[in-house]
Amino acid sequence: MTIIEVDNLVKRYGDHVAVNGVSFTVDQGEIFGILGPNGAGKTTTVECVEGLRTPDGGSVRVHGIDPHGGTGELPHLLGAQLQTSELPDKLRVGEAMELYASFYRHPADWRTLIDTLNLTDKIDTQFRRLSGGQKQRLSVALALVGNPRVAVLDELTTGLDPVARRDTWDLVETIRDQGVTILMVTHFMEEAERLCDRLAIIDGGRVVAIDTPAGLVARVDDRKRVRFRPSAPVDRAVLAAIPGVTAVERAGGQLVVTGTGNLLLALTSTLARQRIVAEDLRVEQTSLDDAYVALTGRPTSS
Ligand SMILES: Nc1ncnc2c1ncn2[C@@H]1O[C@H](COP(=O)(O)OP(=O)(O)OP(=O)(O)O)[C@@H](O)[C@H]1O
Repeated sequence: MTIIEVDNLVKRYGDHVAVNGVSFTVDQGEIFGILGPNGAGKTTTVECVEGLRTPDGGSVRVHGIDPHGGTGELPHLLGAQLQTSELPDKLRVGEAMELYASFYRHPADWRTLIDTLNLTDKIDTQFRRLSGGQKQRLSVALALVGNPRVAVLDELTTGLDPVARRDTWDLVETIRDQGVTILMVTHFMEEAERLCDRLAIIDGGRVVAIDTPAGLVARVDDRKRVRFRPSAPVDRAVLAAIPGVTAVERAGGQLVVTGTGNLLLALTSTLARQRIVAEDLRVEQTSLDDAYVALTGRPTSS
Protein backbone atom coordinates (compact mmCIF):
# COMPACT_ATOMS: atom_id res chain seq x y z
CA MET A 1 0.00 0.00 0.00
CA THR A 2 1.38 3.40 -1.01
CA ILE A 3 1.60 5.79 1.93
CA ILE A 4 3.56 8.69 0.45
CA GLU A 5 3.11 9.77 -3.14
CA VAL A 6 5.20 12.57 -4.60
CA ASP A 7 4.36 13.28 -8.23
CA ASN A 8 6.33 15.68 -10.42
CA LEU A 9 7.01 18.01 -7.47
CA VAL A 10 8.35 21.47 -8.31
CA LYS A 11 9.48 24.08 -5.79
CA ARG A 12 11.11 27.42 -6.59
CA TYR A 13 12.75 30.01 -4.41
CA GLY A 14 12.51 33.16 -6.53
CA ASP A 15 14.22 32.30 -9.82
CA HIS A 16 15.96 29.26 -8.38
CA VAL A 17 14.29 25.91 -9.07
CA ALA A 18 15.22 23.88 -5.96
CA VAL A 19 13.05 20.84 -6.82
CA ASN A 20 12.43 20.17 -10.48
CA GLY A 21 9.94 17.37 -11.16
CA VAL A 22 10.69 14.92 -8.35
CA SER A 23 8.52 11.79 -8.20
CA PHE A 24 8.62 8.79 -5.87
CA THR A 25 6.32 6.63 -3.77
CA VAL A 26 6.88 5.08 -0.37
CA ASP A 27 5.05 1.93 0.70
CA GLN A 28 3.72 1.12 4.15
CA GLY A 29 6.45 0.01 6.55
CA GLU A 30 9.20 0.97 4.15
CA ILE A 31 12.29 3.00 5.05
CA PHE A 32 12.84 5.24 2.05
CA GLY A 33 16.00 7.34 1.93
CA ILE A 34 16.86 10.46 0.00
CA LEU A 35 20.54 10.93 -0.78
CA GLY A 36 22.20 13.74 -2.65
CA PRO A 37 24.83 16.45 -2.57
CA ASN A 38 24.41 19.70 -0.61
CA GLY A 39 21.75 21.90 -2.12
CA ALA A 40 20.24 19.04 -4.17
CA GLY A 41 16.72 19.79 -2.92
CA LYS A 42 16.37 16.99 -0.35
CA THR A 43 15.15 19.11 2.56
CA THR A 44 12.85 21.13 0.33
CA THR A 45 11.31 17.88 -0.92
CA VAL A 46 10.65 16.47 2.56
CA GLU A 47 9.39 19.85 3.76
CA CYS A 48 6.77 19.71 1.00
CA VAL A 49 5.81 16.21 2.26
CA GLU A 50 5.51 17.59 5.78
CA GLY A 51 3.34 20.47 4.58
CA LEU A 52 5.92 23.06 5.67
CA ARG A 53 6.38 24.36 2.14
CA THR A 54 3.85 24.94 -0.64
CA PRO A 55 4.74 23.22 -3.92
CA ASP A 56 4.79 25.33 -7.07
CA GLY A 57 3.87 22.31 -9.16
CA GLY A 58 3.04 18.62 -8.97
CA SER A 59 1.34 16.93 -6.06
CA VAL A 60 2.07 15.32 -2.71
CA ARG A 61 -0.17 12.89 -0.82
CA VAL A 62 0.45 11.32 2.58
CA HIS A 63 -2.13 8.66 3.47
CA GLY A 64 -4.14 10.21 0.64
CA ILE A 65 -4.05 13.63 2.31
CA ASP A 66 -2.67 16.74 0.63
CA PRO A 67 -0.26 18.14 3.26
CA HIS A 68 -1.30 21.57 2.00
CA GLY A 69 -4.91 22.42 2.39
CA GLY A 70 -5.81 18.89 3.46
CA THR A 71 -7.80 18.07 6.57
CA GLY A 72 -6.28 18.68 10.00
CA GLU A 73 -5.53 14.94 10.28
CA LEU A 74 -1.96 15.03 8.97
CA PRO A 75 -0.27 16.19 12.20
CA HIS A 76 -1.72 13.11 13.91
CA LEU A 77 -0.30 10.81 11.23
CA LEU A 78 3.05 12.39 10.49
CA GLY A 79 5.95 13.07 12.86
CA ALA A 80 8.68 15.35 11.59
CA GLN A 81 12.21 15.75 12.82
CA LEU A 82 13.48 19.07 11.62
CA GLN A 83 17.03 19.64 10.46
CA THR A 84 17.66 22.26 13.12
CA SER A 85 15.26 21.86 15.94
CA GLU A 86 15.00 25.09 17.88
CA LEU A 87 13.17 25.12 21.16
CA PRO A 88 13.02 27.92 23.75
CA ASP A 89 16.37 28.03 25.55
CA LYS A 90 14.96 27.56 29.01
CA LEU A 91 12.54 24.73 28.21
CA ARG A 92 13.63 21.55 29.96
CA VAL A 93 13.77 18.19 28.15
CA GLY A 94 10.93 16.69 30.22
CA GLU A 95 8.79 19.81 29.75
CA ALA A 96 9.35 19.75 25.97
CA MET A 97 8.31 16.09 25.80
CA GLU A 98 5.25 16.72 27.99
CA LEU A 99 4.26 19.71 25.86
CA TYR A 100 4.65 17.91 22.53
CA ALA A 101 2.87 14.79 23.85
CA SER A 102 -0.10 17.01 24.79
CA PHE A 103 -0.57 17.95 21.10
CA TYR A 104 -1.52 14.39 20.17
CA ARG A 105 -4.53 12.16 20.70
CA HIS A 106 -2.53 8.99 21.29
CA PRO A 107 0.96 10.00 22.35
CA ALA A 108 3.73 7.49 23.03
CA ASP A 109 5.10 7.08 26.55
CA TRP A 110 7.67 9.89 26.34
CA ARG A 111 9.73 8.58 29.27
CA THR A 112 10.34 5.31 27.39
CA LEU A 113 11.32 7.24 24.27
CA ILE A 114 13.68 9.47 26.22
CA ASP A 115 15.19 6.39 27.82
CA THR A 116 15.73 4.71 24.42
CA LEU A 117 17.48 7.85 23.24
CA ASN A 118 19.70 7.95 26.35
CA LEU A 119 18.36 11.27 27.57
CA THR A 120 16.83 10.18 30.88
CA ASP A 121 19.52 11.95 32.92
CA LYS A 122 18.76 15.16 30.97
CA ILE A 123 15.03 15.33 31.77
CA ASP A 124 15.56 18.40 34.00
CA THR A 125 18.16 20.02 31.74
CA GLN A 126 17.31 23.17 29.82
CA PHE A 127 17.47 22.99 26.01
CA ARG A 128 20.32 25.56 25.86
CA ARG A 129 22.50 23.35 28.05
CA LEU A 130 22.26 20.29 25.77
CA SER A 131 25.14 19.32 23.49
CA GLY A 132 24.55 19.21 19.73
CA GLY A 133 24.10 15.44 19.82
CA GLN A 134 21.66 15.63 22.73
CA LYS A 135 19.60 18.29 20.90
CA GLN A 136 19.57 15.98 17.89
CA ARG A 137 18.32 13.05 19.95
CA LEU A 138 15.66 15.24 21.53
CA SER A 139 14.46 16.25 18.06
CA VAL A 140 14.10 12.55 17.16
CA ALA A 141 12.12 11.95 20.37
CA LEU A 142 9.85 14.92 19.61
CA ALA A 143 9.22 13.57 16.10
CA LEU A 144 8.11 10.24 17.52
CA VAL A 145 6.15 11.29 20.60
CA GLY A 146 2.87 11.53 18.68
CA ASN A 147 3.05 7.83 17.76
CA PRO A 148 3.06 8.78 14.05
CA ARG A 149 2.21 6.39 11.20
CA VAL A 150 4.77 8.21 9.06
CA ALA A 151 8.06 9.65 10.34
CA VAL A 152 10.14 12.11 8.35
CA LEU A 153 13.71 12.26 9.56
CA ASP A 154 16.10 14.83 8.11
CA GLU A 155 19.77 14.01 8.76
CA LEU A 156 18.81 12.31 11.98
CA THR A 157 22.29 11.18 12.98
CA THR A 158 24.33 14.19 11.88
CA GLY A 159 26.36 15.32 14.89
CA LEU A 160 25.92 12.07 16.81
CA ASP A 161 28.89 10.03 17.97
CA PRO A 162 29.24 6.51 16.49
CA VAL A 163 27.59 4.79 19.46
CA ALA A 164 24.62 7.18 19.55
CA ARG A 165 24.34 6.82 15.76
CA ARG A 166 24.07 3.04 15.99
CA ASP A 167 21.56 3.29 18.87
CA THR A 168 19.48 5.64 16.74
CA TRP A 169 19.57 3.18 13.82
CA ASP A 170 18.29 0.47 16.15
CA LEU A 171 15.51 2.81 17.24
CA VAL A 172 14.53 3.55 13.63
CA GLU A 173 14.38 -0.18 12.89
CA THR A 174 12.25 -0.77 15.98
CA ILE A 175 9.82 1.93 14.85
CA ARG A 176 9.66 0.46 11.37
CA ASP A 177 8.97 -2.98 12.84
CA GLN A 178 5.93 -1.40 14.49
CA GLY A 179 4.61 -0.56 11.00
CA VAL A 180 5.70 3.07 10.79
CA THR A 181 6.65 4.27 7.31
CA ILE A 182 9.86 6.27 7.31
CA LEU A 183 11.10 8.90 4.87
CA MET A 184 14.62 9.99 5.68
CA VAL A 185 17.28 12.32 4.33
CA THR A 186 20.83 11.20 4.92
CA HIS A 187 24.39 11.99 3.95
CA PHE A 188 25.81 8.77 5.35
CA MET A 189 26.23 5.84 2.98
CA GLU A 190 26.56 3.34 5.82
CA GLU A 191 23.29 4.61 7.28
CA ALA A 192 21.54 4.42 3.90
CA GLU A 193 22.83 0.89 3.29
CA ARG A 194 21.95 -0.35 6.76
CA LEU A 195 18.48 1.22 7.08
CA CYS A 196 16.91 1.99 3.73
CA ASP A 197 14.82 -0.46 1.73
CA ARG A 198 14.99 1.91 -1.22
CA LEU A 199 16.81 5.12 -2.00
CA ALA A 200 16.26 8.08 -4.28
CA ILE A 201 19.41 9.88 -5.34
CA ILE A 202 18.58 13.53 -6.02
CA ASP A 203 20.91 15.95 -7.75
CA GLY A 204 20.16 19.47 -8.93
CA GLY A 205 16.50 19.12 -7.95
CA ARG A 206 15.97 15.99 -10.05
CA VAL A 207 15.84 12.28 -9.30
CA VAL A 208 18.91 10.59 -10.73
CA ALA A 209 17.97 7.04 -9.66
CA ILE A 210 15.58 5.16 -7.39
CA ASP A 211 16.40 1.62 -6.32
CA THR A 212 17.39 -0.63 -3.44
CA PRO A 213 20.94 -0.02 -2.19
CA ALA A 214 22.01 -3.27 -3.90
CA GLY A 215 20.16 -2.27 -7.06
CA LEU A 216 21.97 1.07 -7.21
CA VAL A 217 25.30 -0.70 -6.83
CA ALA A 218 24.38 -3.22 -9.54
CA ARG A 219 23.45 -0.39 -11.94
CA VAL A 220 26.98 0.88 -11.75
CA ASP A 221 28.90 -2.39 -11.62
CA ASP A 222 27.75 -5.79 -10.43
CA ARG A 223 31.18 -7.39 -10.67
CA LYS A 224 32.81 -8.89 -7.62
CA ARG A 225 36.45 -9.56 -7.08
CA VAL A 226 37.66 -12.48 -4.96
CA ARG A 227 41.26 -12.31 -3.80
CA PHE A 228 42.96 -15.32 -2.14
CA ARG A 229 46.17 -17.27 -1.74
CA PRO A 230 45.76 -20.87 -3.00
CA SER A 231 47.18 -23.57 -0.71
CA ALA A 232 48.52 -25.42 -3.82
CA PRO A 233 49.11 -24.49 -7.49
CA VAL A 234 45.87 -23.88 -9.40
CA ASP A 235 45.16 -24.30 -13.08
CA ARG A 236 43.97 -20.78 -13.97
CA ALA A 237 42.13 -22.12 -17.03
CA VAL A 238 39.85 -24.14 -14.71
CA LEU A 239 38.95 -20.97 -12.80
CA ALA A 240 38.48 -18.98 -16.01
CA ALA A 241 35.96 -21.62 -17.16
CA ILE A 242 33.65 -21.03 -14.15
CA PRO A 243 30.39 -19.47 -15.43
CA GLY A 244 30.37 -15.70 -14.76
CA VAL A 245 34.14 -15.38 -14.36
CA THR A 246 35.53 -12.58 -16.53
CA ALA A 247 39.18 -12.50 -15.44
CA VAL A 248 41.75 -14.49 -13.46
CA GLU A 249 44.89 -12.57 -12.57
CA ARG A 250 47.93 -13.18 -10.46
CA ALA A 251 48.98 -10.47 -7.97
CA GLY A 252 52.07 -11.46 -6.03
CA GLY A 253 51.30 -14.76 -4.31
CA GLN A 254 47.58 -14.15 -4.69
CA LEU A 255 45.00 -14.88 -7.33
CA VAL A 256 42.33 -12.33 -8.16
CA VAL A 257 39.19 -13.72 -9.76
CA THR A 258 36.67 -11.23 -11.17
CA GLY A 259 33.15 -12.14 -12.13
CA THR A 260 29.40 -11.74 -11.66
CA GLY A 261 26.66 -13.80 -10.04
CA ASN A 262 27.40 -16.03 -7.06
CA LEU A 263 31.11 -15.91 -7.71
CA LEU A 264 32.22 -16.85 -4.22
CA LEU A 265 30.19 -20.06 -4.07
CA ALA A 266 31.18 -21.12 -7.59
CA LEU A 267 34.84 -20.43 -6.92
CA THR A 268 35.08 -22.09 -3.49
CA SER A 269 33.30 -25.22 -4.69
CA THR A 270 35.62 -25.50 -7.72
CA LEU A 271 38.64 -25.15 -5.42
CA ALA A 272 37.21 -27.66 -2.92
CA ARG A 273 36.83 -30.26 -5.68
CA GLN A 274 40.57 -29.85 -6.31
CA ARG A 275 41.30 -30.03 -2.56
CA ILE A 276 42.71 -26.52 -2.63
CA VAL A 277 42.11 -24.15 0.28
CA ALA A 278 41.64 -20.43 -0.42
CA GLU A 279 43.69 -18.69 2.26
CA ASP A 280 43.36 -14.99 3.25
CA LEU A 281 40.21 -14.80 1.11
CA ARG A 282 38.66 -11.37 0.57
CA VAL A 283 35.66 -10.37 -1.48
CA GLU A 284 35.64 -6.86 -2.94
CA GLN A 285 32.68 -5.29 -4.66
CA THR A 286 31.40 -1.89 -5.70
CA SER A 287 30.07 -0.02 -2.69
CA LEU A 288 27.07 2.28 -2.43
CA ASP A 289 29.64 5.02 -2.09
CA ASP A 290 31.09 4.11 -5.51
CA ALA A 291 27.59 3.96 -6.99
CA TYR A 292 26.72 7.39 -5.56
CA VAL A 293 29.86 8.94 -7.01
CA ALA A 294 29.23 7.31 -10.39
CA LEU A 295 25.58 8.45 -10.47
CA THR A 296 26.13 12.03 -9.26
CA GLY A 297 29.73 12.58 -10.33
CA ARG A 298 30.50 13.92 -6.87
CA PRO A 299 32.30 12.59 -3.82
CA THR A 300 30.24 11.65 -0.77
CA SER A 301 30.41 14.02 2.17
CA SER A 302 30.81 11.31 4.79
N1 LIG B 1 14.28 29.38 2.07
C1 LIG B 1 15.06 29.40 0.99
N2 LIG B 1 15.19 30.47 0.22
C2 LIG B 1 15.96 30.48 -0.89
N3 LIG B 1 16.67 29.41 -1.32
C3 LIG B 1 16.58 28.30 -0.59
C4 LIG B 1 15.77 28.22 0.60
N4 LIG B 1 15.90 26.97 1.11
C5 LIG B 1 16.73 26.31 0.29
N5 LIG B 1 17.13 27.09 -0.73
C6 LIG B 1 17.99 26.71 -1.84
O1 LIG B 1 17.37 25.63 -2.54
C7 LIG B 1 18.31 24.63 -2.89
C8 LIG B 1 17.91 23.29 -2.26
O2 LIG B 1 18.04 23.42 -0.85
P1 LIG B 1 17.73 22.19 0.12
O3 LIG B 1 17.93 22.68 1.52
O4 LIG B 1 16.41 21.61 -0.22
O5 LIG B 1 18.89 21.18 -0.29
P2 LIG B 1 19.44 19.91 0.46
O6 LIG B 1 19.62 18.89 -0.59
O7 LIG B 1 18.59 19.55 1.61
O8 LIG B 1 20.86 20.44 0.95
P3 LIG B 1 21.74 20.05 2.26
O9 LIG B 1 22.27 18.70 2.02
O10 LIG B 1 22.82 21.09 2.19
O11 LIG B 1 20.87 20.18 3.45
C9 LIG B 1 19.66 25.15 -2.44
O12 LIG B 1 20.28 25.78 -3.54
C10 LIG B 1 19.32 26.15 -1.36
O13 LIG B 1 20.31 27.17 -1.29
